Amino acid sequence: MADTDTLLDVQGLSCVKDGQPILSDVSFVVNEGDVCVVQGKSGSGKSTLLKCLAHLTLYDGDIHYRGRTPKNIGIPQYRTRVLYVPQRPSLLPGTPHEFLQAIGSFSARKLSGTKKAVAQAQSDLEERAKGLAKAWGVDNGLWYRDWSSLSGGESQRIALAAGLGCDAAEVLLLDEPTSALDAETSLLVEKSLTGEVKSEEAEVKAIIWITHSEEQGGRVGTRFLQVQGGICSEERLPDV
Ligand SMILES: Nc1ncnc2c1ncn2[C@@H]1O[C@H](COP(=O)(O)OP(=O)(O)OP(=O)(O)O)[C@@H](O)[C@H]1O
Repeated sequence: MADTDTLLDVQGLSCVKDGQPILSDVSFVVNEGDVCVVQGKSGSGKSTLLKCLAHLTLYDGDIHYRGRTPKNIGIPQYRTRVLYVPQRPSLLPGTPHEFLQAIGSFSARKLSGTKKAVAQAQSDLEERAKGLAKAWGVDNGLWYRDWSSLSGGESQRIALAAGLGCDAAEVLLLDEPTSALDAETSLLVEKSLTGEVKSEEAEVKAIIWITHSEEQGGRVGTRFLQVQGGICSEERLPDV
């Protein structure tokens, strides 16, 4: 039985695409404080695993978030608590600013306060997201350009800042979040993200992080999952 620090409990998860099994009988538990690094060859099913966890693709098996199923929580609400940040946000429509407003109005619907309180919550979200992105070297003007016109690294940092800025996710599902960034910016982003998990005040309590970089995995990870042949196994680190 999962304990109170358990955020996600995944049991017997399987996923088939075009008649081909991609994941078979995957089971693991994610606890508060975990940064689970997911590694594996290209095409092994890492992104598919994250999309299953975010309830963005069909799967068999059971996922519980804090003891409740996504359906029980409500899928849109579940997806804000267990938030998938895509590898290529440039495929989103419109501008990042519009995206932020859409997230903001969705979060605001949960608030029962006055119009003024809702407007304040939205402006707080914008300030936080834009502040984070700025700290990672993103110019404010980029929020008002179409996603499709942004560079890979710009759109990656903006999508991450929007995800963190909405301050609603407890589990972040990051699909190669720094793959388009230079080494220096990558370190800055890594530090902010792992800092969120360590902070008592932050909403984010765990991250599942796909990376192809052994070095990055070693810097950020507290646990290591390997996806291979449809199986997801945990690497046990030797005691030092
Ligand atoms: N919608 C889909 N329809 C058919 N096959 C799919 C679909 N989505 C993914 N696949 C296949 O599932 C397999 C796993 O894909 P996935 O994107 O999860 O791999 P990955 O480990 O994240 O790869 P990479 O490291 O290259 O990003 C691949 O063979 C891919 O072609």
